[in-house]
Amino acid sequence: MYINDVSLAPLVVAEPGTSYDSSKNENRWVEVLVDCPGIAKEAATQPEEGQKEEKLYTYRLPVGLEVKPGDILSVPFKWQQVGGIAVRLLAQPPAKLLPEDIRDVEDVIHPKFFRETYWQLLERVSQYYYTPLIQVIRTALPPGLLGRSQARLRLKPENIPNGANEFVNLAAREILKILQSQNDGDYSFKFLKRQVKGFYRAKKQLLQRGWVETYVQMPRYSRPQTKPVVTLTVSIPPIDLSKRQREILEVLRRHGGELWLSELLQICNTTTPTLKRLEEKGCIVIEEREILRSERASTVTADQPKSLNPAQYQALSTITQISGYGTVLLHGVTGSGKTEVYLQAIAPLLTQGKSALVLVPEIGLTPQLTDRFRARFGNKISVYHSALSDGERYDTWRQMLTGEPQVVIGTRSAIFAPLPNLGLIILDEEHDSSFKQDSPIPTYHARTVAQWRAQLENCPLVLGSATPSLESWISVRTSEDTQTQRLGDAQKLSKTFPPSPPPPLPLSSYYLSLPQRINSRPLPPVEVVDMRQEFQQGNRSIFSKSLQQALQQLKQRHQQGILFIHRRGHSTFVSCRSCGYVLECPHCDVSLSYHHTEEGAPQILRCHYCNYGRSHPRQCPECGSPYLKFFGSGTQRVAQELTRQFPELRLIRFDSDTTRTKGAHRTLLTRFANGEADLLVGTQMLTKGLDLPQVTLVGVVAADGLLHLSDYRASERAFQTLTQVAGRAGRGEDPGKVIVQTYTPEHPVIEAVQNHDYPSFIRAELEQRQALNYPPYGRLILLRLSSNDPTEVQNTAQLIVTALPQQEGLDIMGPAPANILRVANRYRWQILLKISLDALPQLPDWEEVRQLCPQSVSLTIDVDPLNMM
Ligand SMILES: Nc1ncnc2c1ncn2[C@@H]1O[C@H](COP(=O)(O)OP(=O)(O)OP(=O)(O)O)[C@@H](O)[C@H]1O
Ligand SMILES: [Zn+2]
Ligand SMILES: [Zn+2]
Repeated sequence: MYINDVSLAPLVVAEPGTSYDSSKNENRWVEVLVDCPGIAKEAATQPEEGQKEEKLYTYRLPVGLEVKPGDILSVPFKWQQVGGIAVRLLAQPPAKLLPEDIRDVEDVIHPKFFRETYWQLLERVSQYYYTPLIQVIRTALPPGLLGRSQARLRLKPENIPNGANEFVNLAAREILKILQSQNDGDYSFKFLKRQVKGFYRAKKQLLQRGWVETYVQMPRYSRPQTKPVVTLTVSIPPIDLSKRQREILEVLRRHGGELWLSELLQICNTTTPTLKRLEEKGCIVIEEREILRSERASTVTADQPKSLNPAQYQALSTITQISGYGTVLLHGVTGSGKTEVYLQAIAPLLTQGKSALVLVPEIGLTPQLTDRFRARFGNKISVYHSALSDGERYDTWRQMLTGEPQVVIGTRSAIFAPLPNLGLIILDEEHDSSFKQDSPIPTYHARTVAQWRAQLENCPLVLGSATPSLESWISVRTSEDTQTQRLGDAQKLSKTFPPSPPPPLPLSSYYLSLPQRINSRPLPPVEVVDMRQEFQQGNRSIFSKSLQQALQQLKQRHQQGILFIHRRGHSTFVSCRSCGYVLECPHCDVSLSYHHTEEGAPQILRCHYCNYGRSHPRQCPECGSPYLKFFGSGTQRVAQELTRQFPELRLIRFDSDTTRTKGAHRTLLTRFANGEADLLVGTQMLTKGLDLPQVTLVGVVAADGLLHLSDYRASERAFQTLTQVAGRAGRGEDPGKVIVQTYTPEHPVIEAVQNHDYPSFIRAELEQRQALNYPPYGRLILLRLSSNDPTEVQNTAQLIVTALPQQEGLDIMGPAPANILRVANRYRWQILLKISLDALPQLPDWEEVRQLCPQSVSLTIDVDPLNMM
C-alpha cells in the first residue's frame, strides 16, 4: 500500500491502553513503516506495483512480544536488522502474502514512542506540505534513530534485593545470571534472546521490578571526535620571524600557549598555511585532540527572577492564565524584556512537572539566550539544533524522552522535540524567516507546526517579536476589539477579588504589548544618511562622513559599536550611484535581478517572477549617469576598508565565514563582550537578540541591499532587519545612536525605521498585500524544478504551466528561472501559484503534476514559500 493512501485514515487504530498479546491468536500481524534508504527498493515481503521507497511491510508478532501502534520496532529487512514504526495491527495477513514469506518482528526498541498527538502532528505536516509520512518522521527524529540501532538490556544492581531469584521465573533468573556475569551488566536483546528461552516475558518481569532497563545503542557514534589544536612550543621566538608571525605567537602565549586551530585562525585572521610555516620553524605544533560530545557547558552564575515592570507583569499574568490552547503575540520593542517574561512563564510549569519548548531563529543567537536560561533553570535546559552532531542530537533527544520537566531550546527542527508533557511553546523572534525550511521536504514553517502542536497538546503558544510578521499580526488582531475588552474584564475581576484567580479567558488569541524599553530607556535615535549626497559631495568611501565621525568617537569614548552589512556574497539588484534609481520589472513591482550564469555570458537583468528580461544598461535610464552598480559589499570588503581608514579600531568579523566552526559564535561574542574589540562587523546574524549594554553605535553600511530584494516580502524583511539591528544600540546606561546609510532615504521602510513606527509600516504593507492578494491575504505555493539539463527543466516547467487548470482565484506566475539559475550544476526554474482565499480554487492533483516530470527533473512543492530565490 502506498503510504499516501493511508495517511488520510487514522494510522493509530488500536485503542490506547489495549495491548495485543499474540497468544490470544488475534492481531498477530503488524504493518511496519520501515526506514531503509537505499535497500528499500527490494522488499522483505513482496511489494505491490508502483510502491515507492517508503512503504508498509507486514510482519508477524512472535509469541510473547507485545506491540502497539506507535512503538519503534526492530525488524529483519533483507540481510539486516533495521528500525521501523508499528503503524497498525492486523487480524489477518494480507491475502496476497504467503504466510511463509512473512518474517517476525525482532523486538520493541521504544514502546509507545509516538503518542497519539505526536502522530497526529506528523500526519498533519505530511498532508499540509504534501510530503510522505516517512520523510516527515525523518525530519522529526534524530538521524539514524531507526537505522542500525540496537536494543540492549542493562542491569540496575542498586534495585535488586537479596534473594532476588525467589521472585522471578526461571528465564528471568537466567537473564540476571548472564548480566551479572559481566562487569557492566549489559547485553544486546539479540544475544540474550538466543541464550534464553522465553526471553520476552522474562524481560518484562525484570523491567516491571525495575531491576533492568532497556536502551538503544547507536554503534556509529562510538567513534571519538577529534579536532586540531595548536600548541606553542617556544618561549622566546626565533629572530628570523616576521612581525605577523610574532603576533600569532604572542596571541597563543596570551591564551596560555594553546588554542583550537579554528579559534586561532579566527582571532589572528590568518590561514592554515601561515601556521604550517610556523610549525616548520618549530615554534608551534598542530595536532588532533579529542573533544567531548556534549557542548562545553559554560559556567553561568545563577540569577533570580527580576521584578517585572507593569507591562511585563500584565503579559505574564495573561499567559499564565490561559488554560489549554491559546496563541499570544507578545509584541515588545527591542530591549523591552521579552525574555524575562518567557523565563517567568516557564518557571511555574516546571514545578508542575511540565516542560517547555523555546524556538529561536539561528544558532548564533543561542549562546546568550541559553546562558540566560541556564542561569535561571540550571541543568533543566537542553539545546537541540541541527548543528549538533548526530550523537549529541541523539543524546539530547533521549534526555527529552525521560519525561522529566525540562526546557528545550532549539532551532526550527526542535518543534518536533518529543517532549511528553508540554506546557508551553515559545517562538522568539517569530517573524524570522529561518523558521521556514525551503528544502528538503517537508518545507515546513515552525510557526505553523507550533500552532498545530499547541492545539494538539492543548497548551499556549507565545509568539514574541519587536517586529511581528504580518501573518501573526493579522491572526491576533482580527477580533481585536473583543479581546481588548475581555482582557479588560479579566483585569477588573482580578482587581476586585485579588485572592481568587480570575476565570480563564475564553479566547484563543491575545495581543500583548511591551511598548517601552526596560527602565524606560529611550529607543536610539536613527540618523538616515543620503549616500547620493555624499557621492555628490565627493565622498567616494563606503562610509559617510557621519559614520566616520561616529567611528572615530567610539575609540575616544571607549565605547563599542556594531556595523551591519546585508548578507555575505551576492546581492543582486542594480542601482544608480548618482540618483539611487533601481531597475525594476515593468510588470511585477520587484527589482530586477542580475544574472550572470557563466563566464563570458552576457549580463542579463531578469524578473524571476514573470521572466521579463533585459540587457544590462550602460547608463542610468533615469539620469544618464554611467555609475550603475550591483549592490552587495561583503563583510570582508568592509573589514578591509575599515582597517585602511581606521587602523586603530580593533574589529571582529561575525559572519558565516568566521562562525563556521563549533562554538565560534560564543567565542567571538565573549571576546567582544570582554572588550577585546571596538567593533563587531557582521551580517544578519548579529541582528538577533544580542543584548550587549556597552554597544552605543549601530551602523548600517547600505540599507539598499535589503530594500530591493526581488521578493514581495522585501519591505517586511527590510523593516524587520533594520529595526532589529537598530535595537542593539543603547541597551545600557549610555544612550545609543543608529546611522543608516542609503541611496533611497525616502523609502517608506526607511522612514518607518527612523520613526520606530511599526503601526504605520504595517498598515501600508497590509494594504499592498491585500491589493495584490499576497499573504497573509492569499496563499502561495511555489513549484521548484531543477535538473542537470537546462532545456529539459525549462520545457517541463512550461508543460506544467500549460497543464495546470485555469481557474478563478488561481494565479499562475511563470515559469521563470530561479534567481540563481544554476546551483551546483543544476538548473532551476520555478512556478508560483497564487491562491485567493475568497475563491478557494481546486488545487491541482500533485501526483499528476509529478507525472509530468521526466526522470531528470526533480520537483519540490514549497507550500507557503518565504524564500523566492
Ligand atoms: N524587569 C526587569 N528589570 C530589570 N531588568 C530587566 C527586566 N526585564 C529585563 N531586564 C533586562 O533588560 C535587558 C533587555 O531584556 P531582553 O533582552 O529580554 O529584551 P528583549 O525584549 O528580549 O530584547 P530584543 O527583542 O531586543 O532581543 C536584559 O539585559 C534583561 O536582563
Ligand atoms: Zn541615475
Ligand atoms: Zn516581472
